[in-house]
Amino acid sequence: MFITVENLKKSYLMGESKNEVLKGVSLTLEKGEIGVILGPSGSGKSTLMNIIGGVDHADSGSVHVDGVEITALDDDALTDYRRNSVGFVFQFYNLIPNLTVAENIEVVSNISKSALNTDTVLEAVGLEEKKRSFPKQLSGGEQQRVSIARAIVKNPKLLLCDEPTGALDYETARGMLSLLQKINSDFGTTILMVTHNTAISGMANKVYKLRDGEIVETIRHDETVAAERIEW
Ligand SMILES: Nc1ncnc2c1ncn2[C@@H]1O[C@H](COP(=O)(O)OP(=O)(O)OP(=O)(O)O)[C@@H](O)[C@H]1O
Repeated sequence: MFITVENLKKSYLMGESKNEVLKGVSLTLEKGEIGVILGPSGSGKSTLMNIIGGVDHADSGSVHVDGVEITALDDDALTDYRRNSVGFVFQFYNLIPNLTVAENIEVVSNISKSALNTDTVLEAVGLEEKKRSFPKQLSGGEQQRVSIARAIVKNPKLLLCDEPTGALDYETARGMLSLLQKINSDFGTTILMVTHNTAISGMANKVYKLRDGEIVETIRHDETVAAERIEW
């Protein structure tokens, strides 16, 4: 199993009271698969992704990724894991405004061990022509594609996407999902995606429904739908 999450718990202190955000979450995902975490706002999706991505710490339980127990790593090993093994795509692109498209990507590839070539990833996301442009000269969809290029240039084993279509219009969002599907098949990257859009679940091998900090249902799809055919 590529990802194994076992009985993960996380609370935040809210003044005197404890807000239990994850109440014992368990899930598994095979290598090269696409998993989608579906859930309403506040159900704990981002918290779960942040712990799997080594950005946040759990209170208890464990996360294994490709045989490594992420929840047992010290800070140096976690930094190494974030740098070399995980790519992050967020709803807000977080591009650096005064760097070109190519430079935004190289900021990441320069610190990664097994980075891909900038032109290879620009071609994969269809932005070869824009490599010398600055973020503000790009559309929202193009900016999101740069953020995907930046996430995959480190050749991550795992791509974590938090509402990757959230800020995009319908057609652009579908293009983005096709691109993620292409990356999954071209590079064999395992993808875990968070969304509240139930239509997206058709493209996933596995769907986890998160409600109020608990997985209430896991659905496996033997056949997945091409992103271009998804409608919402
Ligand atoms: N750093 C934090 N400190 C305190 N509370 C937090 C923190 N991060 C998240 N929370 C709380 O945890 C709960 C779950 O948040 P989370 O962001 O994981 O939900 P989500 O399902 O991703 O929501 P959304 O779809 O709105 O992004 C919320 O009630 C939120 O206020």
